[in-house]
This record gives sequence, structure tokens and C-alpha cells, in this order.
Amino acid sequence: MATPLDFLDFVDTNKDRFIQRLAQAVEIPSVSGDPAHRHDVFRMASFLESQLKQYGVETKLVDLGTHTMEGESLKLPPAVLGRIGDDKSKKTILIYGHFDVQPAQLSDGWDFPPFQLTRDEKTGRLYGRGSSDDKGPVLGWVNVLDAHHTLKKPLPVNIRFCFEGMEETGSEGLDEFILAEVKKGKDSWFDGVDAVCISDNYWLNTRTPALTYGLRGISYYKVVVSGPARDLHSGVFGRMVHEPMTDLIALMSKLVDPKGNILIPGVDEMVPPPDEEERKLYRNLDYTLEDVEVSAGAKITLSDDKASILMGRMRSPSLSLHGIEGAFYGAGGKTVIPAKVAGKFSIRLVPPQTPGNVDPLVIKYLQDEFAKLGSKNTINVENMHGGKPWVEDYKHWSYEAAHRATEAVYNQAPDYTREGGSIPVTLTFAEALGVNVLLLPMGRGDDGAHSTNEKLDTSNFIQGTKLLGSYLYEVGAGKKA
Ligand SMILES: NCC(=O)N[C@@H](Cc1c[nH]cn1)C(=O)O
Ligand SMILES: [Zn+2]
Ligand SMILES: [Zn+2]
Repeated sequence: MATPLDFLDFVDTNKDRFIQRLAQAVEIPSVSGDPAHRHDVFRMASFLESQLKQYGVETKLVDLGTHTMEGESLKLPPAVLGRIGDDKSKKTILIYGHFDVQPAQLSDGWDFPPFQLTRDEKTGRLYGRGSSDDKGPVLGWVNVLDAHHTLKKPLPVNIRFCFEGMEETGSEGLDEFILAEVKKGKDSWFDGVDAVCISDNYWLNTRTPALTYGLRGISYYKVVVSGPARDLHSGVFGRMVHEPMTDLIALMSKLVDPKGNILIPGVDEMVPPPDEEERKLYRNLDYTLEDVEVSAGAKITLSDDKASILMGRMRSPSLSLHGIEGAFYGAGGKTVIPAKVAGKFSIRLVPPQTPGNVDPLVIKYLQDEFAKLGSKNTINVENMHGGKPWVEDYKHWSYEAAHRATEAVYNQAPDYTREGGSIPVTLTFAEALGVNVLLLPMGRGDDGAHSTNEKLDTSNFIQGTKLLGSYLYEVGAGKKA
């Protein structure tokens, strides 16, 4: 079904208003991983709910309970549900997105205040935390609602929304809610859903739109080494006591080698190597080493072979070291022996890996390696959160609709990609609802999600809004089974 011209014109003529709305959203620092910002995640839930309401969506805020973070008991931000349309002759699409963001501080190296949308007039780039991940795409759906409400046009499909505020911190509480809700059958908010669409990832490069049919899973660990009762003076205690930081660095250096090989026995080995046909798939994608170098901002690829690089992101597990809590990191030369340090690292998982079969290998390996150190300190390994990997059937009508919509908006066919990141709820929806899930990204590969100077190009925001709307029209054109 051709997307109506008045919808497409509306998106073009309301560009500035849409950017203004994104600016309002970016100004709310809804950092889910920082207890000090929890009230902002709640504010962002209210902002989003009021946006949906004003365009005729029936909404509900779902209390997801409480959880503990940094030893503090906190209320989880609510899930924001929405429902519009109940026409039995139309398909029903469930749209998921998240309104929380990763932490960001100017001192991390941002060129702009992270919680203020800054528009570069020359390039059209919209800088700000969450602009691409995931406030821009979430507001893309709101823009589609805005257009239809204002133009008094019926939507081509029934829509259900499920937006969460804890995605960047393990989606706590959401799986339990979805599973309990689905059990309600006919009374469930998700009853009658034909397919799920998520816009929360990125094109592979800066040129070619993409449809994404796979995600890596994740297992996130915290390894705590404790020793003295308090921080010590290194001049007084150095070479007299076992130092927690020394033990931790020794352990962390045994997790992954500089070439990216995971050193925990059994983890890399779980994944079967690709055959020639699969390698060809990666060779044929529109991607160059330069694309990685541009988005990473340096010439630091692990290999010069494009297929190996792409497989590293899409079909291999990876282990990344993220940080050490409790370590001295400030200016100056403090001569401290930290009493307790916690190393944080995560493993991105691919089939057949799951947190269930990888966690025991990681925990046993760390305990065995710690025993080899002969240290009198103590160790505790904790899995902070996890999610399974997901791979979808991309020959489904929902992907076909997205393919046609992409060609209509961008005049080019999309890349079919697997994403290196994780959105654990994807698999929950796929399994609990038994329907196809499509990832339809709005942003580009160089958006810098989770990084400094995160941005969304104005053209991606505007064309992306058209893409989301066109996808709904293409789905609407298909017959309801
Ligand atoms: N856009 C999806 C995304 O960024 N997901 C996060 C999820 C996550 C898991 N643990 C912490 N965050 C990702 O890092 O892939
Ligand atoms: Zn995201
Ligand atoms: Zn993210």
C-alpha cells in the first residue's frame, strides 16, 4: 500500500516541532543505572505517557516493583503501555522501545552538554544522550501518531505499545510482567498481537538502511576482591599485605587476550565455526574497514579482513572489560591501597550460548584462577544481569513489509544484519507471544550510542519517521490471517 502523501508531507513540514520534542526528551536525564537519576526516569515515563495520550492512545503505567542497586532499595520505573485501534480486520503490531539512557557527563569528553539537544546547522546532526538510543526512535513512533491524529487519518493497523525505563540496566521486572500478562489470554494487553517491531539499533554503515534479524545476548559480571578492613597507605603496607587491586588485575588479565580471544575454557569453543556460505554472507554486506574506523574514530580494527570483523560483531561472542569500582582514578598521585575493588566485565553471547550455560564456566574459572594466586584476600563473583541471544526468520511478512517501506523511503534495498548489542526483551516477546519480531533501525552506524557525542542525523529522524509510518502502511496492506 502506498504511504499517503499527506502523511509524508506532514512529517516534512513538522520537522522543527519534532526536533523540539526530541530536545524536551533529551533534557530529562533518565539514566536508569544511576540511583540519583531514578526520579528522572519516572519523569520521562510521564512525559512519554502524556505524549501518547494527547494523540488518542489509551495508556497504562505498570508498576514493576522494586529492586536493589548499589545496596539501595529502589522503585523500578513503570512500563508505559499504550493501545490504539481495535479493528478486527486490521493487523495488530506491538511496538517496543525504551526511554532510559546510558550515563553521560561532560567530563567524559563530550563536546556538548549531553542532556541538551545541540543541532549542528552545517551537518544537521542532533547531539545528545539518547538522541539515537532510544529516544529518537521512540519519538519517531510518537511523530507518526501526531501526524495521524492531527490529519484525522485512521492508522493502517492496530497498535500496542510497550515502553520500558530499565533497558540499559538489564530490563529488570519487565520479563516477569510480560509473562504474567500473556497468561491472562483474552484479557491481556498483548492479546491479538500479530508481530512485534522494535526500533532500537543502528544501520551497519552510514549509507544503507538495515533490517536486523539477530541480537547477541549478554551476561554481565562483577568480581569483587576484598582484603583489608580499610584503605591503606602504600608506604606503610606496600609489600606487607595482599593487595586486592593486584589480585583483581591479575584475574581480569586472564579473561580475554588483546586479539579478542576469550580465555575462559569452553566459551569460544561453544560456537561452531562458519561455513563458506556463511562467510560469503558477511563478505557481501555493504561495509568496509573504513566504516569501522570512522565510527570508532581510530584505525584499530582487530583484523584487515572485513568478513572476520563483521563476524566478530554479529556471530561471535566477545568479552569486554568495563571498569573497576573502588579504584583510585582522580587527579594527582594518591598513594592508596584500595581495600575493596570490583571489576566489571560482560560477555556478548551468540547461539547456542546462554547465561545459563556460560555463567558456571566463568564463575568456576575465576575461582580456580584466584586459588592459583595464593592470596589471602577474598573473592566474590556475581552475575549482575543477563539475556539470551536471538535470531529471527527474516522471510516473514513483517520483514517483507519493512523491505518495501525501506525501498519506498530511501530508494534502496536494506542490508540484512545481525546486531552485536543486546535487547533481552526481544526473545521474551518472540517466545511468550509466539510471533515474529522485527528490528527496524532509525540511526546510523556512526551515531555513537553509549559513547560521547551520541547523535542522530536530522535526516535519519525525519526519514526514519516516514519509514516507521510506511512500515505500518505496508503491514496494513497485507491480509489479516
Ligand atoms: N540499544 C540496545 C542497547 O544498547 N542495549 C544494551 C543493553 C544492556 C545490557 N546490559 C546493559 N545494557 C546493550 O548494551 O546492548
Ligand atoms: Zn537501546
Ligand atoms: Zn543502549
